[in-house]
Amino acid sequence: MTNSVPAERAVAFSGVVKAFGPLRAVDGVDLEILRGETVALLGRNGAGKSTAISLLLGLDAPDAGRVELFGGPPADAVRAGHVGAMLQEGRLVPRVTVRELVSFVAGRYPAPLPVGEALALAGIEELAGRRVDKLSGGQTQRVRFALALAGTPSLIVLDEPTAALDVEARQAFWASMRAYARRGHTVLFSTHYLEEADRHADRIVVMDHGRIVADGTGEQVKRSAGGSTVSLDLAGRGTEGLTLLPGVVAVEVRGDRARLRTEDSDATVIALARLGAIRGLEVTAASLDEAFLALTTAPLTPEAV
Ligand SMILES: Nc1ncnc2c1ncn2[C@@H]1O[C@H](COP(=O)(O)OP(=O)(O)OP(=O)(O)O)[C@@H](O)[C@H]1O
Repeated sequence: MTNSVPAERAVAFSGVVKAFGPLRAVDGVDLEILRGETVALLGRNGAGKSTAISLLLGLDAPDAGRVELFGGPPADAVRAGHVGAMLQEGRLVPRVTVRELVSFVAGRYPAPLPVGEALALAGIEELAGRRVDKLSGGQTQRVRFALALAGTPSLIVLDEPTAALDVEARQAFWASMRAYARRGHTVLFSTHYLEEADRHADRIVVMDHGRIVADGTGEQVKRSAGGSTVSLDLAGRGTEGLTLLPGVVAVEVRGDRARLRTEDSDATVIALARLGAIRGLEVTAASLDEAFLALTTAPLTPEAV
């Protein structure tokens, strides 16, 4: 067995459905993640993130569609040591030390990280001699991160990795995760925190009601939610024609100032410039929070109910 992984695609979901009774927790997901990407899976409680991660790891089988890791069934990639995971639950075995546990797990992989390196990457060298059942929640979380790294996986999957961490541990965790990603490894993590997704991922995939509702960089996600606002002084001009400008989806007038909500601020500004109407021009991008809310709180359409 080798640890070489030829496929460019680390993860491929095509038409994946997983239902629990009448509820479609994952509802027709198509998703590709290339090797070396760091991707955040973002969504509210119950959006389907953990279910998608279970399918990805082969812990659960889809009712329809196909999931592949490195061009083959998830179970093959997991067995070959290409995948490391840190899931939300799972107790650590008691009565052993952190070093013993990490050594044991590393020893089961064909090409493990040296144990000292796994401990250092997870920031837990000082905990090496401690018993794993005597650790705090945040310390336990970091041990689980070391275990996920132990086999030098090409793909690491982290389900809400910072949930139990304080601010300092959270920063240390992201620094470790990025160091691992910089080695060319693929990272997929789920989170509720927009800030984390925007700061630590190359790409954000937003899930809602089991579906992917946006996929792109933080900037692209903001744009896909009806992106930015262009404000300008009307300087006595009328507002007629503003709604027809390229990209504009809504116009609001307050006193002598117009606010144009636009999906393409560049095109809107160029058109305004052609009209000579760029007094007091200001362009503001929607915050990722605003984009996220716009994408995930939209009422269900009648056919989706
Ligand atoms: N084993 C199960 N049996 C029945 N329903 C389930 C099961 N697992 C998940 N669900 C339901 O599927 C939907 C998606 O759940 P999932 O845990 O994937 O969401 P999530 O995005 O990970 O949420 P959270 O952020 O709260 O962890 C939810 O409505 C949940 O109640």
